[in-house]
Amino acid sequence: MDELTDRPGTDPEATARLAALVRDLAVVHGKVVLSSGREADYYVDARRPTLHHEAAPLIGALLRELTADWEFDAVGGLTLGADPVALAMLHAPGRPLDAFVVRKETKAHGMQRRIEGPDVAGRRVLAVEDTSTTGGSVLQAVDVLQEAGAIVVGVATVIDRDTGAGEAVAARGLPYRYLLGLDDLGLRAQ
Ligand SMILES: O=P(O)(O)OC[C@H]1O[C@H](OP(=O)(O)OP(=O)(O)O)[C@H](O)[C@@H]1O
Ligand SMILES: O=C(O)c1cc(=O)[nH]c(=O)[nH]1
Repeated sequence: MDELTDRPGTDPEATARLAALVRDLAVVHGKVVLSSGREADYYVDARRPTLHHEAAPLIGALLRELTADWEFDAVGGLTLGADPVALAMLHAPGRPLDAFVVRKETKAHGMQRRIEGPDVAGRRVLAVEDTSTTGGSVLQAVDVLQEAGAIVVGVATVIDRDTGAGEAVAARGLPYRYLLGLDDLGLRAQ
């Protein structure tokens, strides 16, 4: 993604601090089954940093920087991983941003919504994720958002495992950016 000339820079010190926190808090070595059913030799327990008192504000501020040239006024993704990421962006300093939650299934009672929060129809929105492996989860959110009439301007994820998510998002015609990759986390070639 660094080859993209229109990608705004993120603060290097804040990025390095976030990478250190993610390495300490979230990287677990050992055989694990992932959301997609794939097996892997490590897991990034992304909810640890996205719900952490120091890491979460860094994530919010850095994702705002990373997407500063994209025009949107609401942010969210597929629950549960995307939720604290969207809220971190909402609470970070800067222009007003709403957040929304895409449910995995439509709620059966009450307002019977699939997307919770402010209406997204006709709005430009950013789809976010905590960790992307195949990109399947965030693309599920993109499908739901587009069906609801939202204009998805791009996908941003905190941690990219370099296992196809960027390609899958690009195949849907959307730009994809991430804050931390395998090199940042010392996970390359594992
Ligand atoms: O790119 P993908 O292959 O879709 O994998 C990444 C997804 O997997 C994890 O969620 P999980 O499915 O474990 O559910 P949760 O958010 O409800 O914990 C993670 O939070 C991402 O949403
Ligand atoms: O693919 C996944 O399910 C996944 C991988 C990972 O490293 N972290 C995570 O939260 N989910």
